[in-house]
Amino acid sequence: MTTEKGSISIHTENIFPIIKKFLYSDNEIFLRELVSNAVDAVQKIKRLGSLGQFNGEVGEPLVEVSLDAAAKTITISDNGLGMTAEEIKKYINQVAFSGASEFVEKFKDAKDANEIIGKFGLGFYSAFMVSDLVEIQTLSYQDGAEPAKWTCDGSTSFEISEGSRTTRGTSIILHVNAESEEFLSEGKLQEILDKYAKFLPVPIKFGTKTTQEEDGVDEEEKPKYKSVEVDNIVNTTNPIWTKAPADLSDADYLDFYKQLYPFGEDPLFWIHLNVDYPFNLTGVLYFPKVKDDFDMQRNKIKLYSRQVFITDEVKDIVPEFLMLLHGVIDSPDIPLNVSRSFLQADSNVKKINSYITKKVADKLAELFNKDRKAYEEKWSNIGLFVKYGMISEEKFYDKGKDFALLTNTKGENFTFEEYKEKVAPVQTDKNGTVVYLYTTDTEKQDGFIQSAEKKGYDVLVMNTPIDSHFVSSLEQKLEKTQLKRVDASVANQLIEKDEVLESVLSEEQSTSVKAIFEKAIAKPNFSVEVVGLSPDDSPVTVTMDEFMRRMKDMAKMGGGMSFYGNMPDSYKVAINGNHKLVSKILASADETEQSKFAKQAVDLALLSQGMLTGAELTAFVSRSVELI
Ligand SMILES: Nc1ncnc2c1ncn2[C@@H]1O[C@H](COP(=O)(O)OP(=O)(O)OP(=O)(O)O)[C@@H](O)[C@H]1O
Repeated sequence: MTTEKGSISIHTENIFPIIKKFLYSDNEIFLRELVSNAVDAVQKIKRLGSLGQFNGEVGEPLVEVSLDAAAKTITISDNGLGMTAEEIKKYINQVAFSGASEFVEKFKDAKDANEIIGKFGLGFYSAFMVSDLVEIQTLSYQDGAEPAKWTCDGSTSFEISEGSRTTRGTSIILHVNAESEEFLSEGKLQEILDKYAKFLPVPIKFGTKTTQEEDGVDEEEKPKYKSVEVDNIVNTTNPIWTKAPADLSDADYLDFYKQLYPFGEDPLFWIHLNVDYPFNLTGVLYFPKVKDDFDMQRNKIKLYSRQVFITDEVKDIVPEFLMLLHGVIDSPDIPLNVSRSFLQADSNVKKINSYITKKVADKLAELFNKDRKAYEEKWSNIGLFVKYGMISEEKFYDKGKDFALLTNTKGENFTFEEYKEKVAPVQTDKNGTVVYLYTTDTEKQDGFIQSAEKKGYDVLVMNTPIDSHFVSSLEQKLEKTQLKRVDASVANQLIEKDEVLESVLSEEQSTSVKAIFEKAIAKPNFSVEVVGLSPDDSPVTVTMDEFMRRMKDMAKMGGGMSFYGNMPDSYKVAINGNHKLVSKILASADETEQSKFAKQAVDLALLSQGMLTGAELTAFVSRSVELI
């Protein structure tokens, strides 16, 4: 074979500077690209063998990555189908795109190497991100093929000559450039292989490792061990998502979870995904124990394409609320290498999205129907996630309404339907609206909860970070239902009934009581009202309007309600006209005493709700001492 020199056919000066310079940030993917090419080559020879188009020995498939730090080379070798010199010219030299100048223009600002590499079939060329010189040594499986060698220094010129390979397959030898010497480290390469190659379908060898092997028995008949040097195979070639669920046990799923997240707590349950029409997708999604801090738990799903790790940013492929799940999705049909906006518009991605949503909902429904008790035990961990899903995805709400649970202060769980049935008889107001009461803090709102329960009302616990949104969405979805925080008004007024307890005070008396309290409180954001409650209810109750408070809570969560977030807090002060303290205040002739008692009663109400602090608390304490 004669040495041939030529020019790589792209019609612009040089694309390599672009690949090198603009894509520097994730240049570690060169290894992913070259190892996947090697895996492809091995799989192709196997296929040719099984199709009878290759009659030689296929042998044990193997891809080997090796490092020669002294020579500053990294070599990726395979025993795949190899290439003839002609094939090198065809597959390597003719870079697979036509409009090179358009390419340069378009991608000079590219930030994502994936984008550029996938789109133009440039996988092999990613080698130049880290190399001064790239060498191919290859021998094709074809009868009479001669070994070929190709070298290129990153300019557009290459050289093909006779190669030195004596066995079938290909070696790619990278002469690592000065800026990329970080890759000349065993630790670094192992790390990259762990990230991208962990589940590739062909064994990937990277050096050797020492393990212990049984070596007969000692005098006491105990097994003896010796150290042996074995191949360091970095991957598991058939991870569980490639197997049939019927062939897997719970232990297999849990083991795999540990492999993915060595420090994670065991997941609650999982779903095995397996579709082949209208798109191809396999995977296993795990439900973790969701902690309140859910930002920490996002981006845990790993996306693969034919077992090659692509990314753990699955934002557009997995519905937003499912970002809390963990696990693996593998799909050759997801366009991995294109831009975000394209991904969002892609119809396969949309279908994948709704498929996953449906699968997750079905799994939850199944768990709920199969073993309600076990499901309820898991509720504290999955509730947050189910609520999040119901708020953000209409379709998920429709399914979720049958298995979402409402939990009351006694720790009892109800489905939406069960709950309505439970409370409707007692908690329907005079307009026929069922009022659900809830607390966001059983400690702080204890007084209100007790008063409500005394009236025979039930109180739900809504104390997770997304509950303020969940409450609003429930109110929109459930017919003729209103949700009220238990401290939104005094117990008697939480649910408006026809029968109103009248205040024993005359209108004139009410007006003067109101004036006394207004003067005593002297705050513009407290509005005073005299109401007729039972004589054993508190003399004074301070409440915050339900609507206002909820809007403020949502503003805190960042729900675009900042207008409300900036409003000053406003409170309602309900004076129980039927309480004897109120009659006592009215009866007093001394204005200072009236004001002192009124102040004291209001402060007690604030105190019971943890709202009395600072100077006001100090003033209250000295006033109390004085009164004793
Ligand atoms: N190790 C190898 N053994 C045999 N052929 C190879 C090997 N590496 C590359 N090739 C050939 O070179 C071609 C070009 O490789 P390259 O990685 O640039 O693009 P691709 O694999 O076709 O697409 P992409 O990597 O972008 O998915 C391959 O399609 C294959 O025919």
